[in-house]
Amino acid sequence: MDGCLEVAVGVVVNGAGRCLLTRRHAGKDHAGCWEFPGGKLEPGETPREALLRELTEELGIQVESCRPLIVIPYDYPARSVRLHTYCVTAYTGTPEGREGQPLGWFDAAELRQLQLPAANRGIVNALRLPDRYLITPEPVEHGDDDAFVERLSSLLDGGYRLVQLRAKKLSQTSLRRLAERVVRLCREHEAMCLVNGSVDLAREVGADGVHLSADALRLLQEFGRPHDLWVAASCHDRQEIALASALQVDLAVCSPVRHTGSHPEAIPIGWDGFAELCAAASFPVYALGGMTNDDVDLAQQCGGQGVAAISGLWGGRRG
Ligand SMILES: Nc1nc2c([nH]c(=O)n2[C@@H]2O[C@H](COP(=O)(O)OP(=O)(O)OP(=O)(O)O)[C@@H](O)[C@H]2O)c(=O)[nH]1
Ligand SMILES: [Mg+2]
Repeated sequence: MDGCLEVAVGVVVNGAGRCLLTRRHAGKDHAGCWEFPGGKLEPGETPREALLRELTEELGIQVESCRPLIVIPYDYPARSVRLHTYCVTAYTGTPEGREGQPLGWFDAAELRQLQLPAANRGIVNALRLPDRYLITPEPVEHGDDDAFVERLSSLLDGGYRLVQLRAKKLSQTSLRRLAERVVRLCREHEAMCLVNGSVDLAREVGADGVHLSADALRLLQEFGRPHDLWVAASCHDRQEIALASALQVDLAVCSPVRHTGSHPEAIPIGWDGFAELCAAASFPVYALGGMTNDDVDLAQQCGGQGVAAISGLWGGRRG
């Protein structure tokens, strides 16, 4: 491929929803770090074949089925790696440290606290994030906030777990009032809530994070990303993906995949363009622009986490 070390890694989850990690031995790179079991592809091997072999060698289990989760390209100072990550959905045998490595089972919250190799951040985020990213339509100043909140509430009842409040035209006072309601509602539904544009507002209203335009991302270059919030970014090309990677954002949307009424002048990147951007990203990526529930599978086949949409999700049913 391109001088990159190709690596297959597996996420094995037990009945209690805990992920299996192993601890790297002293003397290896990232010594002492916890990692997902796996290893380097041998010549001629596909990532899936390498996964099956490595999990047998390292854990003594036989993988019966797995699905691709995310591919992470990452440049460490000493070498570049590409982690082909799979969720193991069925296996036989009982995992044990065949190479003497300690094993541990960790839940999603613990995973974020552990010392993992830097490339693994994208895997942990992909495990945590859902396949749909609901973006709100622009609320109307002096409009019917109750109707807006009710619509969001019924969508959350229908299963959405990631919401962006996207309100670019409201006055500060109206925005803050609405954001407080939206954050509270999301919390009641155990959904993650990001607010568009303002790190300060996200902090003030207790949102989980902030969603930033490509221009806002460029402004962050000087100071780096906030570490107390999730950071999502809007990207349109390789340069913006590279910037988002350098800033270690948690997730991104790439657009427009199809023509969209909200940006009629923008030229679609199509599914091929989307797949290229996913391949370059070290974090989960959602397809945006003309997306509906029916596009989730296709977005995932392209290497994406799923789809993001305003009208296609806000107006529609969960498929
Ligand atoms: N297995 C594994 N490797 C990872 C993870 N994250 C990560 O950056 N890597 C990097 O991927 C590279 C290859 O992994 P590896 O050392 O497990 O490969 P291997 O089992 O074939 O090696 P070995 O035979 O030398 O033990 C290493 O540079 C490692 O640091 C991870 O979660 N699991
Ligand atoms: Mg290994």
